Amino acid sequence: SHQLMCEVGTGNGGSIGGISWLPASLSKLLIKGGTVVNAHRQERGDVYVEDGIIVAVKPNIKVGDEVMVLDATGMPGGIDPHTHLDAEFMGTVAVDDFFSGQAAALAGGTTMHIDFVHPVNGSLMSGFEAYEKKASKSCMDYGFHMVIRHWDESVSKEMEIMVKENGINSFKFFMVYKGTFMVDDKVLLRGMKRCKSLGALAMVHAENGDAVFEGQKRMIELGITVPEGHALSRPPMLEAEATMRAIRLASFMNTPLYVVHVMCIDAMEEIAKARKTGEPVVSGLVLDDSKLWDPDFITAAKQDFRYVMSPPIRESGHNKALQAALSTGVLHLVGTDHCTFSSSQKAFGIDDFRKIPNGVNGIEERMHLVWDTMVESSQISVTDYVRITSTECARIFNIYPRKGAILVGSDADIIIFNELRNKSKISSFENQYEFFQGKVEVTISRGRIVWKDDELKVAPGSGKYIPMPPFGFLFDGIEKTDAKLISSFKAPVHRFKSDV
Ligand SMILES: NC(=O)NCCC(=O)O
Ligand SMILES: [Zn+2]
Ligand SMILES: [Zn+2]
Repeated sequence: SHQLMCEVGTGNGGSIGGISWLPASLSKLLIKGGTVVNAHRQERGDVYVEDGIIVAVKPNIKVGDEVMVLDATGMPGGIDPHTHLDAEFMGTVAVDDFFSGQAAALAGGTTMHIDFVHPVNGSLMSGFEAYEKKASKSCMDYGFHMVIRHWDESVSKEMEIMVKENGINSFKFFMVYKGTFMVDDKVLLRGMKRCKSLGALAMVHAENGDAVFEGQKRMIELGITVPEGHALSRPPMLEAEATMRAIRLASFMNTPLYVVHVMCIDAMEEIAKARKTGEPVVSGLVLDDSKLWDPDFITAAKQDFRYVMSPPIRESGHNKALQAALSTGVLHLVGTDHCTFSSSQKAFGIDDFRKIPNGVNGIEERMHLVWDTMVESSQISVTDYVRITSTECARIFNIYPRKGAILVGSDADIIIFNELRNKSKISSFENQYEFFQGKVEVTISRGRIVWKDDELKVAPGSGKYIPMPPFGFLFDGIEKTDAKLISSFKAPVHRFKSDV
């Protein structure tokens, strides 16, 4: 497991969860002698950082003795668009909070994540405030998406407040989890319409919730209560149906759409046809369900629960197809859906797969897994690696080039990339990868070296909330297509009653 730096601090030092900490100091920093890798190109050059901001990117930068110098190639730190830290879900709370999850992320080369705020008692503002509190121990930069669970006037008004005053530019709709998070098409349509007027991106978890509910009943009636029932109850066709429906509804409203955790070929093909934004997650890209069907009962029983997420991890073949879609630009950026539970939490579903808290890990492993799966296999270039792990996320959520790039003026979120630690929690990727082929040697978060020599120096409270402004690039051209649509509605005057 990675070592948390446990120096007893002076000044602002302190202790959290029994761990004492010392803040990493802000310093002047020069990354020298290597290549700077951005999504738009690689170039020879040095990167000079002051007060957390990149102030120069060019060859042969000269600095004084007071400046710390690292010899290496830098690339932008990863941005994970999809995490659930400290999330209340399925009657329990995910084990990684904003401190432990982010510490793991930094050790794995991710320097920002976007988490999902749930309303509290129907109020978006109360939900936002609750998440501000959860995130107050952050040691890494973060942003928020907001979940919409019901519709009324106050939700509509609060959406505006969230966008205009609270830095939220994306709203997520669950088309599944009947009885808790699920919304129907009516709510989805109203939500999409409101998103469009505010310049906010509509996001969907696309599975047909009513059909999943029927599928689960069918499994229980057949006496299938084991974790395999989870996958059998919600086959790819249900993910594809909801993906197709959400895409068509978004096209009908003429507003952009972002489909989270695309897990199967069938759903990916709907996205390919529609040119909407699709996010695969590392579990879907690298895992398959074969462990679920292991004839060795002991192995299977050990593995099953940690593979349970929604939509399910599919049979072998879907993963390779999702990789191919990512390499050709059909899918756009990689998330994790990091939502971790302990073995004892997973065991809530020992007699009934419906009670297994859904979720897998990945926030620490994502950068390494994507490197091995996509770059080492020669499916994508290093610049594309930066694009799908960082830059595209920053662009979509409208925080580029502050994040997602090594450019003058950008936040100094940089990794020096050159084997897996953190086994404190159960991992969905154990046995899958014994060794990583690349390694994040150093992570720099807004100019602070937070990960180096396998040591993590993190300070709770040092992470910053990154507000995300509306009307990102996905909204470009929407007005024009709206006008074209309206002009195509030729008034059917000859059919007015008075004419007859
Ligand atoms: N995906 C999952 O199984 N758990 C996290 C919540 C969600 O994204 O649906
Ligand atoms: Zn989901
Ligand atoms: Zn999720």
